[in-house]
Amino acid sequence: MAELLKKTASGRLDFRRWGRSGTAGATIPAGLTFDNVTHSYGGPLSLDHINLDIKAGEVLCLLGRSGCGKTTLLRLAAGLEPVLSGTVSMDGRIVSGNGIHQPPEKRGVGLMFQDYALFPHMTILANVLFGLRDLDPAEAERAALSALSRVGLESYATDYPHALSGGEQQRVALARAIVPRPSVLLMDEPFSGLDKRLRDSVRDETLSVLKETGATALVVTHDPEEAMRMADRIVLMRAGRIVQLGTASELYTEPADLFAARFFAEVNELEGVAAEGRVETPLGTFPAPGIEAGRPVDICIRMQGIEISSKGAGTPARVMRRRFLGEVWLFELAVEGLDGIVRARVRDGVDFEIGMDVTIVASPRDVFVFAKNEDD
Ligand SMILES: Nc1ncnc2c1ncn2[C@@H]1O[C@H](COP(=O)(O)OP(=O)(O)OP(=O)(O)O)[C@@H](O)[C@H]1O
Repeated sequence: MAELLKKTASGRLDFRRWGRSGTAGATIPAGLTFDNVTHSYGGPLSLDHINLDIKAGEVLCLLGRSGCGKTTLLRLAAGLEPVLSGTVSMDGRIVSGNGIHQPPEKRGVGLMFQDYALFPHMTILANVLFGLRDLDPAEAERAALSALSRVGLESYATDYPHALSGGEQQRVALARAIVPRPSVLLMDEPFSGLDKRLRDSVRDETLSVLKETGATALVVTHDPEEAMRMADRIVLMRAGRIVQLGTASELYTEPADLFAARFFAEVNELEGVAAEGRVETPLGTFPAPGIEAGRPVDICIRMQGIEISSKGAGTPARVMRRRFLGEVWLFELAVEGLDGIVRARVRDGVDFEIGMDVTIVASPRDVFVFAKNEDD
């Protein structure tokens, strides 16, 4: 083994030229389609009519609060849960629903979870080999060592998991997940067990490995920044439903509702009533396109969209509190005609002292007006 390890490490087996799919071969990414899918654990619907088309080779993040159905969606894709109604298809072929349930091992999917799930009594190499049982042993070992080499851990092949740090263990888990060349990789909060610094580097490395292998990836996270850093597209979920699907930039610049706007930034929330395509507030008049006159609305203003100045046009306000947060200052401002306070995140805030009278302006691109929805 040591000989093989040396040869492999120096011989630079090309990670991109493996053989057949499921046998450490070249990855053939699969598209994954959820068509009107519902699911229940016996009580209310945990997934409520999900329609989702994931393109082959796409990295898609499932984003949402705890309990919104992200893991359930992943389990349905893996074949670990049956659908209640609707169908799940891979490359246009139904794998769940319509009386069909293809078992997980036949789907060509790889799984990776937050707790690494490495077997503690097996060496790192044996852990990675675990997914390659159909291969000739020598070929499997070469493929496993090549995958370990790709994540920079080939020299740990004979060690046991306890000898590795959390970040290293997660990289082993990544090597194990990709070595059988799955068509679809399903990852459930894969980085949440790591501290922030490690998380960033393991995440970046995982993303480059994903792009290199070309596998379709479905990644669960509750962290919007993580989703924005990784995803080609993001699915924002709430209570078993899809709230919005789009690129990071689409979700940020055009949130579908108050829930979506809140998810990507800290916001100030005001209430008002629409009048002829606009709404008047103590912070100014904002467009409310398509909302009928007289309809109650929620106005949402991102904290970084509030500009403060010591003089000039704007709404008069008084600095009540301020706190230095490193990259920005967080201000709390009292505004005449408004019951609550307005919060602003400002880069150059040192000159605005507590008690000072200032003016504030909300930048239009950070203001969103939504017809009131009882769910919010
Ligand atoms: N095994 C189970 N039995 C019964 N109910 C379950 C089971 N697993 C999940 N649920 C429920 O189904 C819903 C969706 O759960 P799911 O785990 O998919 O959400 P999630 O978004 O992944 O949450 P988290 O981020 O906390 O993992 C929740 O209401 C949850 O309580």
